[in-house]
Amino acid sequence: MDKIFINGLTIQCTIGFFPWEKEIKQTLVIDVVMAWDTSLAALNDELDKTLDYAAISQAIEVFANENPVDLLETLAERLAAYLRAEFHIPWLRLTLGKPGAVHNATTVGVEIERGQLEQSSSNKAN
Ligand SMILES: Nc1nc2c(c(=O)[nH]1)N=C([C@H](O)[C@@H](O)CO)CN2
Repeated sequence: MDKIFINGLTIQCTIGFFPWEKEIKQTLVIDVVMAWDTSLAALNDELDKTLDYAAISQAIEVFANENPVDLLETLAERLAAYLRAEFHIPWLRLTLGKPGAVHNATTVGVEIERGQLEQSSSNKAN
């Protein structure tokens, strides 16, 4: 299956377990890989036949700001479910990095995969 991706989407939002974290915004760096048949859009050069990475980037930032939670795990799970439902994404891999969380680590975070990856047509049984 083809993939559409967003790498290094950097947003500010309220996230964290500790009380002081609920009073501030922190940086999250988000990567998303989404399964999609890109040939549908390529056939007639049509944006509305593909996943619009600009629209999805904006949707991620809005969702994260409207849904403050304690854990990266919770945001990842809810964001994955929202993106899959809203944009009809069959499978995605979502990585949330919180670079400010551990002072002597470059970044920390979670990565999840949700949905089913279809076999490519060349691998499908006839
Ligand atoms: N696996 C996780 N560990 C921790 C998280 C988290 O979301 N997932 N969060 C925190 C704190 O909010 C931290 O980011 C601030 O020091 C700690 N561990």
